[in-house]
Amino acid sequence: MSYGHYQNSGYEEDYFGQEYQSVAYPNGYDDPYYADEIEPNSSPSPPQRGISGSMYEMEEINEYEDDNDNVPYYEDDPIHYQSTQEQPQFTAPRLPAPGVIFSLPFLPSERPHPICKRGGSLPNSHSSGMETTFEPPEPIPPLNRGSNPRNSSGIRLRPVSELPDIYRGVFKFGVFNAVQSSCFDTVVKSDENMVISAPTGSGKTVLFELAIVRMLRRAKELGKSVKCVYMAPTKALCSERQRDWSSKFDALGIRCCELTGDTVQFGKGAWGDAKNATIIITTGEKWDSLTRNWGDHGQILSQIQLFLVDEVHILNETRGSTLEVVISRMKTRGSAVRFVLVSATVPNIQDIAFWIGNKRRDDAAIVFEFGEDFRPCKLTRHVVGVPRQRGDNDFSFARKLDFKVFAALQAHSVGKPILVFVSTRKGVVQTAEQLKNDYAEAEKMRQCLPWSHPKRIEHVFHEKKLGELAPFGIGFHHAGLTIDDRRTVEDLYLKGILRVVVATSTLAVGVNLPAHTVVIKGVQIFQNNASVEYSDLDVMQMLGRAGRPQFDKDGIAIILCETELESKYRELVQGKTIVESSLHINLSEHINSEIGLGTITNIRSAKEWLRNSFLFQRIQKNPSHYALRKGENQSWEERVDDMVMQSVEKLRETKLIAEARAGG
Ligand SMILES: Nc1ncnc2c1ncn2[C@@H]1O[C@H](COP(=O)(O)OP(=O)(O)OP(=O)(O)O)[C@@H](O)[C@H]1O
Repeated sequence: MSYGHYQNSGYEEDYFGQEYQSVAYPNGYDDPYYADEIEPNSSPSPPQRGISGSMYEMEEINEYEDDNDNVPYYEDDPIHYQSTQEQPQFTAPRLPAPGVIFSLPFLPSERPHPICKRGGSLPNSHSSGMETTFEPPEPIPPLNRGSNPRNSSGIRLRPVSELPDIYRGVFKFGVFNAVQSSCFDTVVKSDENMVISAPTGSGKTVLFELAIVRMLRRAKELGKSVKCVYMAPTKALCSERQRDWSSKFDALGIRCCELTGDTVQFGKGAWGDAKNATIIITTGEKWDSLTRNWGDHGQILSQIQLFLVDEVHILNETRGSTLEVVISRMKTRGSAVRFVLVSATVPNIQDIAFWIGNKRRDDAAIVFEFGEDFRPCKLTRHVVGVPRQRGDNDFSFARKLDFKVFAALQAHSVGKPILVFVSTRKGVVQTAEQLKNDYAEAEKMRQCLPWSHPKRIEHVFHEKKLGELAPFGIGFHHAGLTIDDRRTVEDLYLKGILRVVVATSTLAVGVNLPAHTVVIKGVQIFQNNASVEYSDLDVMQMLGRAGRPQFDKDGIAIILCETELESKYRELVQGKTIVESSLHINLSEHINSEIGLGTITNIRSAKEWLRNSFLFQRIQKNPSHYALRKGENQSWEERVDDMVMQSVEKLRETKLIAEARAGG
């Protein structure tokens, strides 16, 4: 969940260095950030998209690969198509034979709204008309009679002692916070599907832990063997969860296993580990590849009772389609799986709830939305638009932005630790040097300075430029520096000697350096030989470094970008970016893969599969986003049926599938 919050165990006292202990690396290795850099991803295949004669398996992004080299990997996975006479049926010889034809009940197009609890505090102003409420399920005792404490919004805070003794050790505090207390009864006392959106740092991981506690209790009562899957978008988050939950749940005899591209070689050992574990920690891409052989692992998969999805808002991104199909697969093929999904603040969390649904009630999942008031560290956000002229290429525009950083810090920063994110190593050094020049100039002109000179710095750097910048309180950090230099920069920053570190975005996930002010200098990165924008997740990860709950009540986030992108980033930082589906981008490939898996066995089940997708939820609300039109008398169901037929036709034409007659 968190992007590697600073580990309390390794860090004591004030940021500016009364007492200081060494950096605890979030991945649990001695120094994974660097280890990952030198270990190339084993997959030799280049990324490929579109239908080109084979089906590809997308590998999860390795966020520790060198700067901007986050390339998804694919693996050949040919697939065929056969069918029956009455009802053409799809089969896939290379993948597990379908065996069972699944037929989901048709979902009515009009379903009731998800249930929202009513409650004390601030529903988001943009919450699309739905009131977010946190209704305490039990009568509230008066405040001053020794009852549970309440927070300032009047939410009754639930003590950990409400849980059975054996589970209390999982929680290292005495009282659940407002977010957790609001969800407490639903998560611990029911098996409802839940979708929760709350700001960064509001304690969402604990909700997953409470859901696990619920599952363990029920399993104990029923004497059943159960499993839970936790899914996060990055390997770093998985490693962090593995480390944290292993230490918390080991005492209960509950084993965790981490299944990601870092821990599993395809086809080797993954299921052996999963068999012996109760909590499986994985990424969407890895779970997608592992569950394509569903039939071979049916026994283990049937034990999954709980499916936890972190950062579900990444549905928005290109790789979100994998997340979408994996969740749909678990809904369709899993038996009685409970879903608990958490998200950053997004305006249309209800659409996700409709999609997840609640089989028990044929209804939507329960929604909890928590607004900015629930953010432990208030965040002031600034988006600064800079005009990009026609003649500006990426390089010249990046230089243009360099000249704006110091002024932005003069205007907004408050003398507390600053991180500046830049997309390339070269850019990192240039920005740092420009900051030094601007600082020196401002000093000469007796202007206000956003930070003061550090005291003497006695460290010697391998990289000469670091030595030149350090007296100005400026450092930089990227994968091209020696390990010694990187460690020194981290140490000096944590001690408050370096006031500003300019770094590549890998620092946002790799090494846990908290800041008060975070600047994202430019939103374009170079990836797969093209200039693209950071993913929303990348931006949120970088901004997630702003505000240090241990030391501060607030933080500052500044994004410098092209003027025409200003409103987009304003919406993003305010949690107003609507989550759309990305399934349409590679719909045919996903249909192909579900045919191989046996989830889709004929045209009818293909149509049902798509009508049960998040894409179907969004197409109806925002057809222009998907460049879709429908006929006046056509229903949306009929329109998406057309999409299915087009995809199937495409697969047929490219001979990726073939029709088979019954028994053939
Ligand atoms: N009830 C609580 N009392 C005290 N500390 C808590 C409580 N709940 C969570 N925390 C601490 O707050 C910090 C943030 O929690 P957590 O990482 O779960 O937040 P989050 O909402 O997942 O953040 P992110 O959006 O960054 O993933 C952690 O250090 C966690 O240990």
